[in-house]
Amino acid sequence: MAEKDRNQIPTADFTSDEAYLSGFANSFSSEAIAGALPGGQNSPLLCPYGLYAEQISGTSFTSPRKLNQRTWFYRIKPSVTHEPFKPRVPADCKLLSEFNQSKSSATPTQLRWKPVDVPDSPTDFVDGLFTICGAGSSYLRHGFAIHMYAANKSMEDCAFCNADGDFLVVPQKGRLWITTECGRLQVSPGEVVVLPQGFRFSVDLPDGPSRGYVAEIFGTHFQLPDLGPIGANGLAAPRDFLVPGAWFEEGHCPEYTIIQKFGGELFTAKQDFSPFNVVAWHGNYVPYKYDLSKFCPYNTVLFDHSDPSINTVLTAPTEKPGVALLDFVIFPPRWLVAEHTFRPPYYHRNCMSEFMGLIHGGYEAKADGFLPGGASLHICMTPHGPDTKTYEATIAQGNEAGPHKLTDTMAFMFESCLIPRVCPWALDSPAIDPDYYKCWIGLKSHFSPEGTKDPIEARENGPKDSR
Ligand SMILES: O=C(O)Cc1cc(O)ccc1O
Ligand SMILES: [Fe+2]
Repeated sequence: MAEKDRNQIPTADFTSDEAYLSGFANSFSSEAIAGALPGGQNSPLLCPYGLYAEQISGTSFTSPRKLNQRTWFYRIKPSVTHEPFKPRVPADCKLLSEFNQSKSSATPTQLRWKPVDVPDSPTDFVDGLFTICGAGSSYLRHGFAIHMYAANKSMEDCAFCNADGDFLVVPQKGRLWITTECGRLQVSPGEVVVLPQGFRFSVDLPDGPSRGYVAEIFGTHFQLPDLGPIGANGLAAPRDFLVPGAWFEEGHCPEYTIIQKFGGELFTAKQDFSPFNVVAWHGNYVPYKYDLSKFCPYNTVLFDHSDPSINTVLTAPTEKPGVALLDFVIFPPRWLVAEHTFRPPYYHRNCMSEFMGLIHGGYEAKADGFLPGGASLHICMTPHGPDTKTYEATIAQGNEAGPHKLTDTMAFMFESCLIPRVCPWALDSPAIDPDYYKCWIGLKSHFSPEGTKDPIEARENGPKDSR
């Protein structure tokens, strides 16, 4: 096809719904121009329409077939066509991918942050990212980082490429319109998006001020959790995961910049064309989004409080069965029906570490102080649970609480078997809540060994001091 004709191929308008393919870990294929995918082989001597073939590998070539992830792109120019990478040192870089003693600290204290302000100065998604905590190392291909972002403008003539790991982005405020090499995704708060290691992407912010959370995992990828006795259906259904259909742009962009994150540091390389020049692709290594309202929650229907793992959306495994490098768990709207049960989360200490965020509404364990856009960190074996107000209100309601629907809520947790270290700017942040511990200080003793065994009577007649 002549160059002139190719330029006339209509491209999708970002303001209309993008075309998606549906499924999780499928072998997908997509063509923006019919016939652009070579038939019968990946790497023909000459590709249709004069395209270049290029593979992106998300697992080692020799990974077992059930884990192997790769995609073939058929693109106008190959990714390699760029000038050398140069270090990009922004004035105040707050990104980490190595969590050792030099730049992060250990603390067992319960931590909570108020929502951060979106900056006034022009800040795009990349410049708006800052690491909160993490463990391990991107170089050693084992670990994770938790970042947050606060930004107000679209990325212009630049694309980000994360060589360190996969991003799971949880927008809390403002939509993200994301162009990737596979096509375009429109992601709203209430949806999440996975941008796998190595994919180039660019983020537009159609709503301006935007904020959210990012979990980054090193050395593995997200999968759907096994369902065990739940059976063949439930939780996140594979067909609700949406992958972008092929979309490309063509033309001369004299000053296009690729920003590469590598070992937590940023590098830039110039090229004279958009990296979103993939006319067709096929494979199983892809970006995807998921609408959390599609999640089908399971829970107790008679008594006691289920462990939060019951609401796992995605899990990034370690080699130990059942031990996650990072679980993404949600606390969606749902019915509470348990009888003679303390319904909010139990008091607990966990060998895993728990980072939580709130997308909208309130969270059942915290009457005050945990706000949409805020965050908390309860690290390995640090005690936590409902605040005093939540405890007292639950007990005051007594045994007779009938079925009750939790509405206007969407909290989530990133839970890891690794113990995160916390970044200095997160500990020194004006958003940190220095009084967080006080939310539990008011919990009183109601213990009276001489009194009655009946729990309700004991509470009513026992001591009400703060022993
Ligand atoms: O700590 C938290 O709020 C998260 C959590 C919720 C729950 O319902 C049970 C255990 C748990 O860690
Ligand atoms: Fe917890």
